[in-house]
Amino acid sequence: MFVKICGITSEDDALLAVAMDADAVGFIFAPSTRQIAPVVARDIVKRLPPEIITVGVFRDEAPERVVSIVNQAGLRAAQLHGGTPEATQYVAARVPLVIKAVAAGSPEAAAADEHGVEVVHVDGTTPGSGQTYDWDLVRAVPPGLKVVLAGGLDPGNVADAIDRVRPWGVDVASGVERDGGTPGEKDPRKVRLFVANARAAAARLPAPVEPYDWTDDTLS
Ligand SMILES: O=C(O)c1ccccc1NCC(=O)[C@H](O)[C@H](O)COP(=O)(O)O
Repeated sequence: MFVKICGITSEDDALLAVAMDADAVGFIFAPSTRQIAPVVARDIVKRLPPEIITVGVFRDEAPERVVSIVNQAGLRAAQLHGGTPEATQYVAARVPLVIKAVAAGSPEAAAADEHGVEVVHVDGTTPGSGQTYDWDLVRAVPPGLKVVLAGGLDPGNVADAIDRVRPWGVDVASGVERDGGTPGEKDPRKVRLFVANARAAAARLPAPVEPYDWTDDTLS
């Protein structure tokens, strides 16, 4: 289970996410209360272990600028909200990992495979708002794509979400923030519980059924 803690605004919060066993951290370059400057993200990224997947989050951004910021900040991945399939492919040819973000239930979600990338982030209509939605809408994403479920997840509902949707990964911003904190500031207890609950739920899922190998039939 891929677990991403998004909207990182400080080195302390990035190191907290790493210490709590997250796989990825997200830096928001799109307009947001959690927006971070590329130079600040770069200084944080330098202090993270190389195995952590550092993701830049963009919305309707020119693909050339996405690539430039990813390189400037030393990131490993770009999460693209908005943009055409051609823009996604431009970035995918230049950045190691591209995550295409779509709104659950939208025409874009149903056509997510047109972007030619493997990983699709399925969010609510207002990313970063902490609002959940009908998880059944995720079924409209074309089969074969790795779904990262996002939008209104928190330590209390992430296990249920994983049981019901069986995503490849989960993503959270608002649900692990400190009540009354500065924008984006994470709550260590919420981050710990979110990651632990996600990992425990994933471990409870039944293993996928292996197709029967008819070429190795010892009964014949
Ligand atoms: O978080 C934002 O402010 C944001 C703004 C613009 C584009 C994307 C944004 N966030 C992207 C994320 O990956 C969030 O983690 C995701 O939307 C879930 O957010 P939340 O519902 O707050 O957990």
